[in-house]
Amino acid sequence: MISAYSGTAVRAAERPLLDAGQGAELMQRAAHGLFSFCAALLKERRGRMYGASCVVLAGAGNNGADALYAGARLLKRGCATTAVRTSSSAHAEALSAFLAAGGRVLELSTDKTDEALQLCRAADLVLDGVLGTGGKGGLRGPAAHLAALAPARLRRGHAPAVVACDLPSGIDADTGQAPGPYLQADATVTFGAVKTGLVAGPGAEAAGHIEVVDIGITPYLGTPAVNRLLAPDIAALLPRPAAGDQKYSRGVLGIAAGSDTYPGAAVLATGAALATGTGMVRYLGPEPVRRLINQAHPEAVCSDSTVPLTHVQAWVAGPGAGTDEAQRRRAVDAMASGLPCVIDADALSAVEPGMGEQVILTPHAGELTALLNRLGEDTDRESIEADPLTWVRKAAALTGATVLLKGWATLVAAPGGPVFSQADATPWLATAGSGDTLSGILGAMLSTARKSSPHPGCYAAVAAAAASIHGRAGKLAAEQGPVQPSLLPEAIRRVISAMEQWRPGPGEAGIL
Ligand SMILES: NC(=O)C1=CN([C@@H]2O[C@H](COP(=O)(O)OP(=O)(O)OC[C@H]3O[C@@H](n4cnc5c(N)ncnc54)[C@H](OP(=O)(O)O)[C@@H]3O)[C@@H](O)[C@H]2O)[C@@H](O)CC1
Ligand SMILES: [K+]
Repeated sequence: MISAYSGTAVRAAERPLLDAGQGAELMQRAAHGLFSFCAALLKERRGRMYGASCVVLAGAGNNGADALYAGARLLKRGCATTAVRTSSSAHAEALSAFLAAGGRVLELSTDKTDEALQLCRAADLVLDGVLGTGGKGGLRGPAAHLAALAPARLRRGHAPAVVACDLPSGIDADTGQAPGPYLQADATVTFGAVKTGLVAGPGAEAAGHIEVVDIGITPYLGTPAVNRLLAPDIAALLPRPAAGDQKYSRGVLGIAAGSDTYPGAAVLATGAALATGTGMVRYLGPEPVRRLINQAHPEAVCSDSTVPLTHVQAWVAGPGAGTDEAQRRRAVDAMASGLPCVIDADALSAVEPGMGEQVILTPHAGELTALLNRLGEDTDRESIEADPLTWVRKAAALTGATVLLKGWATLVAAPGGPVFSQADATPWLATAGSGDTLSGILGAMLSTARKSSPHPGCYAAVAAAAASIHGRAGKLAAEQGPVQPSLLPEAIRRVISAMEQWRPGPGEAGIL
């Protein structure tokens, strides 16, 4: 599992070591880690480091110093390196080390932006050391101008690798917000711990690949603000049938989805649930939808029964339900049942405060906006997309439910914490019907989860694992071309099968 901490928390964790006079040592560890990553990247891209050309964008603070020290090391390995100084002040020792190693310097001003961008465009590597955890309120001045022009100038044709030093400049280290232009990175080498700004909001996309350099502050870090599940964590959350299990002991999933208007959503959710693995799917809904489901999935048991009369271990309600009154009733009853339930799409309009964390809401930003507005919060879609971490936490607190907010990085918040961030998906999954398949995966996992002693946050962990499986299946399917949700079940089965290699052995603890 990856644990992320706010920039503020990481700065607090550095404090005891800075007070003990170890600041310079920490910086050298950071610079060495940054250099090592860049060296490996240059060797991979060009076969060797010697003769590479590099640009260091260097701001006034310690972030610029890290980048300058790494630049000095690159110079010593034969890389022609220029520092573009984005501020008139600089870390004196780092700048001296850079100059002593033979580095060139360009002072950035608005009329030098073109020259700086040309340098960057011709380089193999651009190291972004403009701002780190000390940045406040986004980029300013010439650096902001350069960042605003960079996407059009640096990301077409031959593009340099952009490596962010600690975090992409212009991104808020605590929230992932981008108050203005920011520098998109291919990779971020971050020091001490992953910052929450690298796993939420625009920052999650801006960071690219994340590499953590241990600088010795781990003992001083407290509880992580955000977690990211990795394959072994997900494998530990995937129940596997045991000898002696039968369909009822494995767990049954009830699905109240689809309507005369939108029958397909129910077929997609059912197909994804069956591919994830559950003892049985009991589908409740109108006759034309039942017929479609049984054509596609003969193993599903269909009826027009009610929630209280249907014996299951978990529910999915809402996908494609439209304005169907019976489906709305089923969603309300599922939420009141005390069983784990996934509430998606149209059923979100039935959510009220006081839900309980076993209720998992799965909105996208537009649906979350409608839900929050209905519950009295003054917000809009842009605000939620700009700062999803804040809003997903707020939604969980307001409703008492676990909230999974879909996005480039999907965030899952349990009321009172923890929060998970999964960025395993592909943009190809942004297509109608994709969310229905996520509901099915999550519903199946909830129906078969071993529920001996649910503890706070366990539903959020399962939801995060489901989001990851969905994303990985989407990536796999995208290898064959555009993703078609009705064909996703095959990819889901393959992802779940591949998870077996990560399953913890007997006696090894999973994350729950
Ligand atoms: N501490 C440690 O032990 C270690 C720290 N490490 C590294 O230090 C980084 C943090 O360094 P830092 O604190 O110097 O902050 P940093 O992000 O470089 O920027 C501060 C400078 O930028 C300025 N500035 C602020 N906002 C701005 C804006 N919007 N636009 C433009 N300028 C702005 C600000 O000026 P001010 O606003 O204060 O006048 C100040 O001059 C951290 O991310 C990591 O890389 C590692 O070496 C490991 C050990
Ligand atoms: K940076």
